[in-house]
Amino acid sequence: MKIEMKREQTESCSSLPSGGDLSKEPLIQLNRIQVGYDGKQVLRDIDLTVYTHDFLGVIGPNGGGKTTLIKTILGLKKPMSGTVTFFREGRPVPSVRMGYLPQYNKIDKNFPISVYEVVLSGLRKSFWKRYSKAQHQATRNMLCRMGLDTLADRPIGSLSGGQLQRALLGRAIISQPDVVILDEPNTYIDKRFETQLYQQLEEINRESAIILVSHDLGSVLQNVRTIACVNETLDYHPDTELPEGWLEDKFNCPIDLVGHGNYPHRVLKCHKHS
Ligand SMILES: Nc1ncnc2c1ncn2[C@@H]1O[C@H](COP(=O)(O)OP(=O)(O)OP(=O)(O)O)[C@@H](O)[C@H]1O
Repeated sequence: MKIEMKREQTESCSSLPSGGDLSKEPLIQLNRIQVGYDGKQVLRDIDLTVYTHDFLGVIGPNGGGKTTLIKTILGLKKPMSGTVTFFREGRPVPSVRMGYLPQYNKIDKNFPISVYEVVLSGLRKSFWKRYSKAQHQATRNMLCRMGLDTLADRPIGSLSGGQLQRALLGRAIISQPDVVILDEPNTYIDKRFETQLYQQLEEINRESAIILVSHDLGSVLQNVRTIACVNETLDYHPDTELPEGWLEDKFNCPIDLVGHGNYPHRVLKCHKHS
């Protein structure tokens, strides 16, 4: 038996390739990566290819190394050994454009900055250390796209979780990145707004690859194209058809599929990690 959750096909996404038609043009390639902190290895033997227009779900138990993997891709964490290679049209390049939505608990909500400034800060200032008229226009357009135009002048500390998430998502995508990396975006919002988030991600995925770290296995499996399970090593799955026992094996604990509202969810039974 196979566990399968397909991306829902809607009219608006009919131009998207289905999971099986994912481009095989590499965008980011990790080769034999070892990475750790203070000489202590956290991830070992990591091989991973992220393709253009990929939608990679990164899952795994707490402390397994998901965020460390993301930091390595972003260049925020230098590996002890191994290589990270970026590609454009099949050729290695020094870097690709990356947009990043950090974990909710990493955001300083009291930082005195407006919604407009947050989105604008996703763009690079010119040589003269100023933003151009075109960049200001792009910011206004992005605020409209994110439904935040009426909140432009609000300090970020006064926003709801969902509004803050949209501001930071706008910041992450305003530079039209080749890949958007989201670390636990579900923690900004409750279940009601999750559908809205995934609709936005589906739209973004037409232009950019997406790497999504999440503990919410149900939503991940329903929306991504490929899966990386990270727990010291990385186990890659090229689609969302998971052989029975794959998740249990990777998480080292029993996992159940339950119905919940309109969306199926996988929940972890009470368990101990080894
Ligand atoms: N700055 C750091 N200094 C030392 N150890 C760290 C640091 N950041 C992470 N670690 C350790 O590295 C391991 C992997 O952490 P990481 O945050 O990458 O895991 P994760 O899978 O993202 O966890 P979670 O699901 O809880 O967010 C953990 O044992 C953690 O304690």
